[in-house]
Amino acid sequence: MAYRVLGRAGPPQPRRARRLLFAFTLSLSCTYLCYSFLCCCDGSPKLGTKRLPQALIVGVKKGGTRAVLEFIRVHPDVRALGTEPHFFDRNYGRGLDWYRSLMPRTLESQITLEKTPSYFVTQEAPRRIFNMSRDTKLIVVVRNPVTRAISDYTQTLSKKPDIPTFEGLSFRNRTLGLVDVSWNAIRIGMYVLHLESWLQYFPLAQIHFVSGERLITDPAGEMGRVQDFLGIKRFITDKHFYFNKTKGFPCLKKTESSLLPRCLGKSKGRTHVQIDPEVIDQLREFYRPYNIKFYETVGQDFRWE
Ligand SMILES: Nc1ncnc2c1ncn2[C@@H]1O[C@H](COP(=O)(O)OS(=O)(=O)O)[C@@H](OP(=O)(O)O)[C@H]1O
Repeated sequence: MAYRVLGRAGPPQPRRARRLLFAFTLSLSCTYLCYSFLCCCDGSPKLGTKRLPQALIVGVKKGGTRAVLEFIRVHPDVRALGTEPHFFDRNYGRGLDWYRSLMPRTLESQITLEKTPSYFVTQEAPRRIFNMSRDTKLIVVVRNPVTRAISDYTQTLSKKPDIPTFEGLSFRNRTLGLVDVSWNAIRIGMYVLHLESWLQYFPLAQIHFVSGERLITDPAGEMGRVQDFLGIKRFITDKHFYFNKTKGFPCLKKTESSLLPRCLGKSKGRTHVQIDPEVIDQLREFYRPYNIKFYETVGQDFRWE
């Protein structure tokens, strides 16, 4: 009687409680089953197939490769591997099945992409990539080789503070102006030499060059050209970027799928080590003929002074 007055259905019935428990367990199991069929452990959709990449960002180290990868993966028709697999340089022995297993799942209509900047300077990489697929689209982000070398050195110094100075490492004989081309930070910037190995396997039309400088001043413009090259609609536009004054770089705006605005991490956009201006001039002179040959080969003037 008291229960009726209070508007309750009555004391809990054992049968009703059992039914409730059953319904609850059933709904939990269904959620679990749906989740494990449709989602990966990180919650991302499990739809589609793991495929070998159809496009690669092959270089160059410190050119702006992370920015291109993070920007292009905003596109709904692109799925990218977040880490650098180093397959075509360090891990080739593990085989293509291992490489494929690292890739994100994609639908038929989506492009699989990865970036490993050291591929550009790896002698065997063009042949190995060609053997995977002669249709692979290649993206190279290039930047003034002098600034690139300083960026590279700044990164190494942040990990190994005891290394010799940039000025010391750059020359075999500074008085004679003999640049040490065996030092990786210098060698990577001799773009045209590396490009020649790629051109033995891939036509120029299959290689897209992104200007690392324009990527900072006009990210939407550069990404527009990347989307055209990949043959996907121009989804990434000005609307996706804002200039973050604190970072000093363009960052991604918040969107429906990414609720926070996103800048690249602290290791991108470091303050560079101060270098003797005379050494900078010497390196500019050193790179000039390589740059000119590079512009002629790719048919673009990057205006590196
Ligand atoms: N939007 C945005 N935000 C931050 N940084 C940007 C951006 N666009 C280009 N860059 C430039 O990218 C440089 C790092 O290049 P990478 O990503 O190729 O480096 S790495 O090879 O993967 O280590 C990094 O070099 P440093 O400035 O020398 O750190 C940046 O100048």
